[in-house]
Amino acid sequence: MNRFHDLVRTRWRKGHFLCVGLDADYAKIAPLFPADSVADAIFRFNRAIVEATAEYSCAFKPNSAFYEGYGLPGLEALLRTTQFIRENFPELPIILDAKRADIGNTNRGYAKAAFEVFGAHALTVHPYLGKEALGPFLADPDHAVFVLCHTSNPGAGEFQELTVAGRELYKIVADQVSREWNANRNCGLVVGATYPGQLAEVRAIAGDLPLLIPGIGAQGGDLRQTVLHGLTAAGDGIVVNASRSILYASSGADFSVAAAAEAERLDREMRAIWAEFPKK
Ligand SMILES: O=C(O)c1cc(=O)[nH]c(=O)n1[C@@H]1O[C@H](COP(=O)(O)O)[C@@H](O)[C@H]1O
Repeated sequence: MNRFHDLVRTRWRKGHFLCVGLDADYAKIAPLFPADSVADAIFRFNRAIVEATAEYSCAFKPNSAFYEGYGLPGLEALLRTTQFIRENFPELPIILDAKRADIGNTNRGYAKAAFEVFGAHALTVHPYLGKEALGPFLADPDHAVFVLCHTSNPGAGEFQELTVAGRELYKIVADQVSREWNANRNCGLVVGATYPGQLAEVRAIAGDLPLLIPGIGAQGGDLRQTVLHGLTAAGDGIVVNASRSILYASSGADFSVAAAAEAERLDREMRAIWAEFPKK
């Protein structure tokens, strides 16, 4: 079975649905580690966050943008972070959020970077180039891809809600990915928590496909609706991401204590909603 799904299912069975987004913003981190290099400061921040939140989580999601933006030191911090998670928390899968996808040949380079260099178990991709181009990802049974379906941003509907051949585009994506692209059982979909109605529509189309759901916390998505609309009939299948609301719960020296408290709260509230969900 797909290693990502294997790991995340084990966490779901224990009632954990929280994904901690490692969106390490060096401008916010620098004052906490004044004597450190950029690479050391970001890594030490991430390590403290991972150690503080692992027990409440089902996955970690570093967003590549925050690391690429600091050049080689940023990439070094990303690599050290993923190595640290793999060595110390091997039960927790890593989703590299880089929203890749190009022609097939180029995708081989993206897959190598995500899965071999950075050691991620899953990668976010966009669907615009179609199934054929995504072949290098879809043919890999060991790693997972989360395909953007309905994103969380205010302007998500510009293309994603366009009606194409009588149906909204995001629903076509949900249908194609769950029925045509998932032959190796390695696909998931990304749906923003800020669109609970569309989340319910996607769940109805996509069966038991894993959904990565960002948009709670800083973007204001409703936790209860997210869980109730996102869960599969069996009561699992959701990876609910929060980044800023956990990472920067405190800007002071107690940042990891505050992060742990926020992660614990989200985990506890989601489990309470999950407990009352009628599972089949
Ligand atoms: O693919 C994603 O993770 C993603 C998709 C989406 O529709 N909206 C969205 O916010 N994200 C990512 O999820 C994270 C959200 O961060 P916070 O808003 O700080 O919790 C960021 O890394 C975003 O890039």
